[in-house]
Amino acid sequence: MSLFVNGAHINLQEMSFLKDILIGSEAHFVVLIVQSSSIFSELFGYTACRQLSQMLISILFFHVSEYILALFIHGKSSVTLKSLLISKHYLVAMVCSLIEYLIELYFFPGLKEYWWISNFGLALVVLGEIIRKLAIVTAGVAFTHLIKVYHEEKHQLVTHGIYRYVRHPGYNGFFIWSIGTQIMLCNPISTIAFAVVVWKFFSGRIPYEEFFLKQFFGSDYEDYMRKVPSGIPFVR
Ligand SMILES: C[S@@+](CC[C@H](N)C(=O)[O-])C[C@H]1O[C@@H](n2cnc3c(N)ncnc32)[C@H](O)[C@@H]1O
Repeated sequence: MSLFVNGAHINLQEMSFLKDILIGSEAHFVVLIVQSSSIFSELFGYTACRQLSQMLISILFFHVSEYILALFIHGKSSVTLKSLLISKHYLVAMVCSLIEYLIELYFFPGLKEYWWISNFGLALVVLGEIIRKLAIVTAGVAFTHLIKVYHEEKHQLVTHGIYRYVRHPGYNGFFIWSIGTQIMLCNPISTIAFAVVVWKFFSGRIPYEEFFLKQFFGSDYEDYMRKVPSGIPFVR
């Protein structure tokens, strides 16, 4: 273990030498700082710095772009900070995944070195992001963050573009994106937990949303349902 201090590399053996030439509490203080910064630089080496910054950029990009698109599509008066889509449950999930990452990084650092897994996760993050944003742009005003329970004149059934392949590309994109973030961090527990929790959430939300869509668009929506899959595994 070595550390770059004031232009010089210092390793742990040299640290005890440093302790000898310094006096009393001053020596302990300096060695403590050197040791903890050494542990820090060891912990947050290239792997962690790259994976954590990819995670931060993915999260920032996802939420800021959701907000900006909502502003463009629905106008300033109908957009609140809720359009950032940051809920209490979501924050708890993200903090838990970060805790898992740090614990594994400390105890099983080798687990984070599977770059082909991490890069596959990054590819899923990008793919999920593209699918979701295509859905938002294609559906336009029909894509509201809150499920509509009353039919409005301007609300037309969307079955073109990405909606030709899946009925819920917005949810499909988020599903892929969220699991992708955890694969990117090489977090085995959170990968499974995110898949289960997000799947459960959408498997309840889709029938609720479609109950109203069937009321709004009748047989047109039922035909559409028959022909096009939901986009969430095992949800018809
Ligand atoms: C958060 S958006 C999600 C849209 C869609 N479930 C998706 O994943 O792309 C929810 C709103 O989209 C509307 N919606 C969902 N599918 C639609 C479609 N095919 N055409 C028009 N509106 C739709 C619903 O009425 C609801 O108010």
